[in-house]
Amino acid sequence: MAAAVTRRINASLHVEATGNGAADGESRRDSAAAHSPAAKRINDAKNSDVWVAVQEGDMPGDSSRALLFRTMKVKGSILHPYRFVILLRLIAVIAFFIWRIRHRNHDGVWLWFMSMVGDVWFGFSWVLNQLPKLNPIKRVPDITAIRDQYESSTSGESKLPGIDVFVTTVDPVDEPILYTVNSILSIIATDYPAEKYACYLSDDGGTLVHYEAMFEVANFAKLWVPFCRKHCIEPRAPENYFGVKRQPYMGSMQEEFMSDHRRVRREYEEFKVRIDSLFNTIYQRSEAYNRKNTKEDGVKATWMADGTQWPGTWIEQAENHRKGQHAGIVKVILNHPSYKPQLGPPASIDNPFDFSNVDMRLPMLVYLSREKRPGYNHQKKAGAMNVMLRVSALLSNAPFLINFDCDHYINNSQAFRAAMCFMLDPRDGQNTAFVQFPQRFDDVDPTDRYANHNRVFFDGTMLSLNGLQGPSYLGTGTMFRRAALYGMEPPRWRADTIKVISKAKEFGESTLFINSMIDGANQERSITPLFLEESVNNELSTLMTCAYEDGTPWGRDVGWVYNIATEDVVTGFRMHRQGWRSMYCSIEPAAFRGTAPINLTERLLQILRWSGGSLEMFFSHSNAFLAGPRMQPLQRIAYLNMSTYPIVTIFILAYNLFPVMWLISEQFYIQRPFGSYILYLIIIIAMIHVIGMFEVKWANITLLDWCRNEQFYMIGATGVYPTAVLYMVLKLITGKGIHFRLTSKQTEACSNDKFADLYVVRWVPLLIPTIAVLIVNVAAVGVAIGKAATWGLFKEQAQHAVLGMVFNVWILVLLYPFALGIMGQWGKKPAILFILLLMSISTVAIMYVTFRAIYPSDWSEIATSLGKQN
Ligand SMILES: O=c1ccn([C@@H]2O[C@H](COP(=O)(O)OP(=O)(O)O[C@H]3O[C@H](CO)[C@@H](O)[C@H](O)[C@H]3O)[C@@H](O)[C@H]2O)c(=O)[nH]1
Ligand SMILES: [Mn+2]
Repeated sequence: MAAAVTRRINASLHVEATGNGAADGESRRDSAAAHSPAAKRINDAKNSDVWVAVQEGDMPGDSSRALLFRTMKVKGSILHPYRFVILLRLIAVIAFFIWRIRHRNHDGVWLWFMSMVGDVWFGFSWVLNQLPKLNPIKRVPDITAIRDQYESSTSGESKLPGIDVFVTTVDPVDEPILYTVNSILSIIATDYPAEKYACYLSDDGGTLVHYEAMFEVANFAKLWVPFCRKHCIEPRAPENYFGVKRQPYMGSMQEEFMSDHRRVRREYEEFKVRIDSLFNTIYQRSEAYNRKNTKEDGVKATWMADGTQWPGTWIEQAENHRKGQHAGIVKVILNHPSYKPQLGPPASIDNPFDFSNVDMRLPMLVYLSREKRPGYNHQKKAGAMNVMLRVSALLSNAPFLINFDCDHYINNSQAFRAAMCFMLDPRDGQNTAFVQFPQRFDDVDPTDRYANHNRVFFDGTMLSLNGLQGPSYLGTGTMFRRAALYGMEPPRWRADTIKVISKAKEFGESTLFINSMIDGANQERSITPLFLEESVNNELSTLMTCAYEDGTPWGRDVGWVYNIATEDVVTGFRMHRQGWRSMYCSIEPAAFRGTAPINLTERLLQILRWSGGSLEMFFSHSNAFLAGPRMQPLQRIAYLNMSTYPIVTIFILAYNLFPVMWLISEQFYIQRPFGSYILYLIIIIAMIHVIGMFEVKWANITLLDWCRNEQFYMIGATGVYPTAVLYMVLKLITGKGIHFRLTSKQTEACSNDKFADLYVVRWVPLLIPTIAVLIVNVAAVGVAIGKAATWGLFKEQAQHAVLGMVFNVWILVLLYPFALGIMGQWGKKPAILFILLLMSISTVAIMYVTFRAIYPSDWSEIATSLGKQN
């Protein structure tokens, strides 16, 4: 009843949502209205010049159940020319190779041959990249349909299945605790029946601060959650909600909203102060206890509020209480709520809030920190996820689960329902292992200098995969089917009964866990709260030990995959090779939002980990060639591309550094006739850009997004990918893996300059190759100008130099964000960069001219003779 009342009130509201103040317009859109038919029509109209609905006839399966999503494809007038240009380019590339073979260089065969290998690889990797993009598909979840089918508007009763929500964190400082509590609050307050989901926080640091922060969260949630429900607040992460300047309210309770808003805001400020002072509170409390209980060995424990010692890591690290060495901890902070809605109290003298029409229940909230022991490889996030998978099986055992990094929050509280539209759809729902949402980011600088938004990937590449077997798993914002994580086969490929029991031993020694598995695989189920007895507690501890997985397939065939820098892509890959499919779910306003590194070095280190992980994938049991017959051919190609793309760097780097040769001599030619060669290249490269423009159109991204992507590709390809390749070679030789550190979150976010991190230079060797490329190409431009001046523009030599210069300039344009980045604070004034650039170019040009005047030919002849010897 209460839920129904709340929903009706909600429907009459009209709340202007979010908007982070940044240039990102999407989140500023009206949230409550976004789901209304009117809004849908507007969205459809906006998209109809690109996307058209696919006519969906009778689908196999239960015909009494409504379809829960619509499928859209790119309109023929865009799709056909797009495919045609791709075909044209394929022909052009082949013609180019034939031409090159016919015009082999005779004076520098080695150079010709090497560049030929490079060009063949460019062509090949382009095919790998392009083929999977031929059929992009968009799927639009129908929230109204799922409500109609699974929720009763009169009784408020819901048949929606259960969801376990996983959040991972490690360090309360590196990953600011404010992000984590906001993430948890947005989850607890999301619009999904409270008795149908549970929230788990995995704290790999085992710090008391996180544990106590969860108590503060549980307390503040008692106010925050009913407030969100009553007024349909979006987004439900308080920091982001209050961060917006303007909040016009169109509901019928204007006055009440204003006063509630004001009060909640004040409470939130106090809540933040308490969170901030937790470090201090705990420190002082522990000092006080330690004074009372001084031990001879002088070990200082960290104490909990109830006067017992914290089992996790201590402020002053001690035996069994340090990072990487402590017991497993699991604490239920909020217990599973009752099945019936509970209305709140009306306003009174000591309670200013009228919650008499609002369901006050909160979902289950659990804190856990797995056991850590020296000598064990804890497998980072993947290890933490697997422990959560087992622990949650005993505590709530929902058939679905969704995972978030601690810096991501729910921005659209219909997101869970949207994901369910795919999981429960009568067509292929049963065979869907996971639903991936795009990653969207706050706090990125307005021009997105380092392509943090990654729109080409999230809106282009992912929609393409969606038309095949489905998007790859991207690490956060992903709804999973529990059965798929247990390594079970999709229904399409398995006998009716799930045979887990026969393999019991494979999943470890816990009978309780194994008994829970069949139940957890049943998609109709809600969650089963378990009465916490002593025996269950013991079992939970067992499930969290380091030794539990010894000799089992955990980390390979079960759960998240181990021994790789990027656990995400391979975990999704394992499901796809089993024949599962996945779905991409992009909704407005964005389902989830998170933070991204805007510092150049951090960003480069992040893509170093991704590209290193990709190569590791290629050289592991997760190689796409080994995937077996259930993987779709084009999906396999996409995975092949995903795991080999960094290799191209060898050739890109070689080409980018090639102008060094020209400094020594004019006689080095990759290909003759040089003029035609350059022309061919220009055509082939231009065609990539034409294809790119089609992709900009159907992916509905901006030109800036696309340019940034091009630029950052070149920045990555000159510095990061070579490093990744080097690491991989070393790993293959020495057998030692790559150590990647946590991506540092933006801690300067609170300082005066919101984008301060953008202007901080952290010098690392990773920057060197790109700097070298910059210098070489600036010099090459200078030399080209010098040549033109020396020889006169109409001499062949000078013309060649100028033609070659086109590429040098192009590379400089691509590396422009990098150049700004290494200038640090000076990067705020790009004019300085241009002055520097002009000065260096003219210096080189003048040097060349003078040098020529003094030594007209010697150098060049020496170099030529060297070239001929080879
Ligand atoms: O020992 C560890 C290390 C990390 N994490 C968590 O893992 C998440 C991701 O780590 P982060 O350093 O933030 O990586 P990003 O580069 O920001 O993350 C992207 O790339 C990762 C590797 O591909 C994916 O796992 C992430 O989901 C994806 O968002 C964070 O929540 C961490 O708290 C742990 O729980 N335990
Ligand atoms: Mn992250």
